[in-house]
Amino acid sequence: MATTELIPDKDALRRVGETVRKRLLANPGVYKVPTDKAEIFAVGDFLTVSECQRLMRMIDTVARPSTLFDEEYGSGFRTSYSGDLNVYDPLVKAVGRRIDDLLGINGICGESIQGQRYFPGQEFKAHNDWFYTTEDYWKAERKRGGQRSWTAMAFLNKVDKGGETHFVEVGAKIEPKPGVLLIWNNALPDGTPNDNTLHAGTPVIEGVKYVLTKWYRTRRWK
Ligand SMILES: O=C(O)CCC(=O)C(=O)O
Ligand SMILES: [Fe+2]
Repeated sequence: MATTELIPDKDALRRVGETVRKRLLANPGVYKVPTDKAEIFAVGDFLTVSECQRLMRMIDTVARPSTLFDEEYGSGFRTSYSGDLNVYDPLVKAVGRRIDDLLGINGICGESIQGQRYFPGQEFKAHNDWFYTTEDYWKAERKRGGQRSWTAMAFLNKVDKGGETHFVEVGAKIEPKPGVLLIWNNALPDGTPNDNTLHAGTPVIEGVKYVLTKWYRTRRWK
């Protein structure tokens, strides 16, 4: 059997990888992190300061301990608080559409935008956003959109100390800056999930950190 058939959603990951890569590279407002290990991009001022402030207040109202609320797989290493933002809120809708449009991905593949807040000492230990298809949870995820393709994550505020997003294999540490959107391909160009996308939200040392994340699936989510 060809390897292609052993990696779920491989062809779809390859296709969406290519579409999004082309679109981002053609956009002069998009910066590419210089590494061959993973496709990581950043956009400055994706959100305005006032949008960031409104989104942070929303996160305060929905945030619950991540491990209890999310059934985070392999829990115990995500000590932040998180929650889905209200999908009917006009700002949340607009931000979601802006991300869809920047990437050129059909919005039906996007999961609900999730907000996350870290107080001092809280962190999200190194993990991959893509699913381990040999684990039990994959049976459900396969049916509700399949493998995760791209991740878009926005920083909403400046953190006094700590709280960087650390791509541990790439060796890139990105410091939170309000309104900056990070985007990365969870797969390699050939559609294989990329081990080098391993990343952590490092512990906040001083201050509070707010981010929002939108994960995309290869197929319609849910
Ligand atoms: O907070 C961070 O810097 C990382 C968040 C993250 O990895 C995620 O939301 O998937
Ligand atoms: Fe992540």
